[in-house]
Amino acid sequence: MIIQIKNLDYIIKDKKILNNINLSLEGKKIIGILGPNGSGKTSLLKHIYREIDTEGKIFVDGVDISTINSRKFFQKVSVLTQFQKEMDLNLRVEEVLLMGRYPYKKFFSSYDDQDYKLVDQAIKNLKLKDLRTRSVKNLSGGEFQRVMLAKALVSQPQLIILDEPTNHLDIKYKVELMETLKKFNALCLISLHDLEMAVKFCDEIIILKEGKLIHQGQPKTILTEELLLETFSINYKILRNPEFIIYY
Ligand SMILES: Nc1ncnc2c1ncn2[C@@H]1O[C@H](COP(=O)(O)OP(=O)(O)OP(=O)(O)O)[C@@H](O)[C@H]1O
Repeated sequence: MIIQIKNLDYIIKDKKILNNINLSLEGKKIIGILGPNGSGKTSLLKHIYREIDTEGKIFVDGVDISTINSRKFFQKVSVLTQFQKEMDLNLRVEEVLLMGRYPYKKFFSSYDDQDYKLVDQAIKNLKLKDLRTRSVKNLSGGEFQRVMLAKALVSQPQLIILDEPTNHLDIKYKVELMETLKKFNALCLISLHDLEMAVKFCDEIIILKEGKLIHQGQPKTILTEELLLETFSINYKILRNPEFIIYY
């Protein structure tokens, strides 16, 4: 899958939230979107998953995404945000996972063996066996986030978009989430605040600052001490050591 973004602006009340974004993303890899609070990460992702109108600005495999019918679009694209509508549903985890098959279903058609098999696989991969029959309403933030990732996997998308997915997760599940994405055969576009996670797991990163795309490339090349100062206003040293995640 190739995503192309051409001259994308997003202006609200005379403020340029996104400023002439041009971007090409392709392959089956993890691409991190980084930048300070308010730099436009969520706004950019919302355009890509069509929450915000994008006519003539974003193309998937050469096709303007605003022209793709909704079912077809969400067969290709799964989205995991911080505020999911599923949070309020009084449904069991396994029922929510089956919802991941909606884009493939015609009205009133029932689930088939393949749908149930994909749910079983996702439950196994994300270690959700103990949660399977629990109501999603009563899950902790981290448990809910893992269920939402499993639902995204059940959809078998070519592109998975995740907006700060590790927020509620403890360190073990943060790492597991990123490792699950690594194994997942898709293009993953993920907004992150955690620079160490980005370096460890992203194949490529994009840096936004005040709505502008200022860097794109491999994390180890881009995340320099100058960039930390220039973009995040922190005067930190970078120590290269592949082993540690937390360092005091
Ligand atoms: N609907 C809106 N109305 C007004 N301002 C908005 C709207 N949506 C976004 N903004 C503003 O646009 C800027 C970018 O917001 P966005 O949520 O895209 O940034 P972000 O990089 O995801 O931030 P964070 O890291 O804090 O989540 C912010 O200043 C935000 O207040």
